[in-house]
Amino acid sequence: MDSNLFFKKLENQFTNKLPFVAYKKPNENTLFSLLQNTEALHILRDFTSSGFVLAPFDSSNDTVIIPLEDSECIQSDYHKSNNVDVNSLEKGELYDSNQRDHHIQLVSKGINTIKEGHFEKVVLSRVDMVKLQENNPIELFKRLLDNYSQAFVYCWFHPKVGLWLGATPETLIKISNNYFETMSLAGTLQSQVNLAQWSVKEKNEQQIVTDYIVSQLQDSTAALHVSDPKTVQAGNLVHLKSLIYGTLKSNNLEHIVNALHPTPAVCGFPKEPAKQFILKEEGYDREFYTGYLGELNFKEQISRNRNRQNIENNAYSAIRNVSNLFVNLRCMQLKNNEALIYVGGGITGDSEPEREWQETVSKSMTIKKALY
Ligand SMILES: C=C(O[C@H]1C=CC=C(C(=O)O)[C@@H]1O)C(=O)O
Repeated sequence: MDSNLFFKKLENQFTNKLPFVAYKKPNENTLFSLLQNTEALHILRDFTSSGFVLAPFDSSNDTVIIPLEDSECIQSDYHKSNNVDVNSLEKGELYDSNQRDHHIQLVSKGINTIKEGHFEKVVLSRVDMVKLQENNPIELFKRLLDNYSQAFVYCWFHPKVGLWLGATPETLIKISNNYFETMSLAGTLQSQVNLAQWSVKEKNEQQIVTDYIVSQLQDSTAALHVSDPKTVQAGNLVHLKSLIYGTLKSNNLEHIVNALHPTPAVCGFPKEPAKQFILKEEGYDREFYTGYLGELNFKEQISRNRNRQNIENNAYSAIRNVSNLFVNLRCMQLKNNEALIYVGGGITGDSEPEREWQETVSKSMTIKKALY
């Protein structure tokens, strides 16, 4: 489909207050959208359904699905519009000192609780509010697409839930039949650095995530590999990332997702005490921030080799069951002409509260660039 028509269809869907999601996967050039036919709110009941899911941080709340069977699926080639100069959008920020003090206090409390031995790591976050100058979400979606080609960029709307947009660098899990791929992503610095410049704090913060993912997947995998950590770019920031991949013993998606989510990249370690600390101390509801979202049980056609003799075998292997789930980071919710921007960072015993505050300011800038 022509991209003008693609975006027009999103605009119509939004004007008609019908649910939709539009997205582009990292480093790919195709835009996808599911346009739900009715305004029904579908809750994910089990992981055999097919559709686009949006799950909250707190798994005791509902996961929403836009089911494939109730949606028109459209796609289009994506071409960068080239008229957005990211650097020219850089702006100085003025923060209300209350906001800063509150975050510094929260982080200090996290550090003290770690030092008392209650957990090793906790991810603490806050929400920034910005008055919208551009309040057409489709235009904001285009700006995110233009700026963050390496991210999973999305715009998600449901009249009964709200409107979320984001450009996340983090994969929760990709599964294609029995093959899986995930990542341990943590540690943040401002610009491109080589590995030697990462401090012990950041290396340790990321290692906790790697160890957790490996231990959680051990029983479900037939083969599991971990790459060495590499520095990867995410907008104006860099993170440490290790790929974790291999084959699953069986494709029990629900078990695997529940084993991973929420990882110590967004919650902490050990998971339960860190999660309880977050729910009690952060002082606001994360909702879908640090939840996950993406394609669940999509069927992918494998291109057939026409020269192959064994037609039966070809027919058997022609469809793959694919899920592509991403962690909902660098995201915002649009509400009452305001953008609520969600940002956080991993805290360990070596964290410095002022640096953690600055890290959230930098992360928030990633999204603000699309708003100005
Ligand atoms: C929790 C966030 O980032 C996570 C992902 C990468 C690096 C992180 C960090 O350095 O703290 C966080 O673990 C966020 O962006 O709000």
